[in-house]
Order: sequence, then structure tokens, then C-alpha cells
Amino acid sequence: MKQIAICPGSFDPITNGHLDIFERASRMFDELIVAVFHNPNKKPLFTMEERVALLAEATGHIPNIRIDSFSGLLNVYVREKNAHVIVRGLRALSDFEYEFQRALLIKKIDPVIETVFMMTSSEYSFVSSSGIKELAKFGGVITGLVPSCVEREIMRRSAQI
Ligand SMILES: Cc1cn(CCC(=O)O)c2ccccc12
Repeated sequence: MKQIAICPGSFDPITNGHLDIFERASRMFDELIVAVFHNPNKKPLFTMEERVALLAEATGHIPNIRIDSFSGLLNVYVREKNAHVIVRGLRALSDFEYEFQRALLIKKIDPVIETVFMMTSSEYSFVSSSGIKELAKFGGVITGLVPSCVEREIMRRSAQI
């Protein structure tokens, strides 16, 4: 039976920390679905369509990754995709409390769903989407922290401001 895993996130935008987890997780499962979550409580920098397009370009070299988007309950989405594993990256202890609660809640709702945590490579342990946006906003260098397609898009936008 094909082992499918879901890697949900806002990915606004994708960072090299995300990409590192995608590459490693794609070697553990038959198929990895990277799913952009529509969060009505957040005002994203990139639209859902832009995030999906940037993810597709950044992961084009990984044959068993599929990009998707969803809104609503993650556990419903996981079942719809015939998956039972969620993959999340952990950067530091600060991530753990939120992720731990979220994993326990999902397991309470649907005991079949497992959440697998992968430690971010040390070189990206400080990289977050919010930090990248802040850095770029004030003209900081983001080269090497995000995929080149993201850097290009952010530079294009800042040139328009
Ligand atoms: C590196 C990393 C952090 N997180 C959680 C915070 C975030 O969504 O950026 C992930 C979720 C999925 C895949 C990789 C990651």
C-alpha cells in the first residue's frame, strides 16, 4: 500500500529549512504532499496561488512531491488524501510546545493519524518565514536562506516599492 505523508504549513514563503525537510521526508515515503494551509486568521505576504507556485518551482527536482492547498480541518484533509502521517519540521524548543499540543489534539480527534517530527538541519535552525520577511523588508540579505525563486520574487516586489 502506497505510504503517503502530508506536510502542512503556511509556507509564506517557503524557506531552505522547509525545503531541507521536504527533501529528507520525500525519501521516507512513497509520496509527500506539501499542503499550503489557508489560515483565515493571518494576512499572508504571498497569496495561496503564489505560495503554491513557489513551492512547485522549489521542489520541482523531487519527483514524489505533490503541492496542494487546503482549508478547514487538517485531520479531514489527511483522510481525504488517504494518508495517515503528518510531517512537521522542528527548529528549536520554542517550536515544540505548539507542535506537541497540535499533534496530541489531532491524535485525540483521529487516533489513526501519526505526526512525525524531523529536526531542521542546524544550518537552518534560525530560519523562519516571518524572520525572512522581516529581513527582506529592511533590505537584509536572504541569499542562501530561501530557494532562489523566493529570493527572486521578494527582490522583484521590493524593487516595486
Ligand atoms: C522547518 C519547518 C518548520 N515548520 C513549522 C513552522 C513553519 O510552518 O514554518 C515546518 C513545517 C513543515 C515542514 C518544515 C517545517
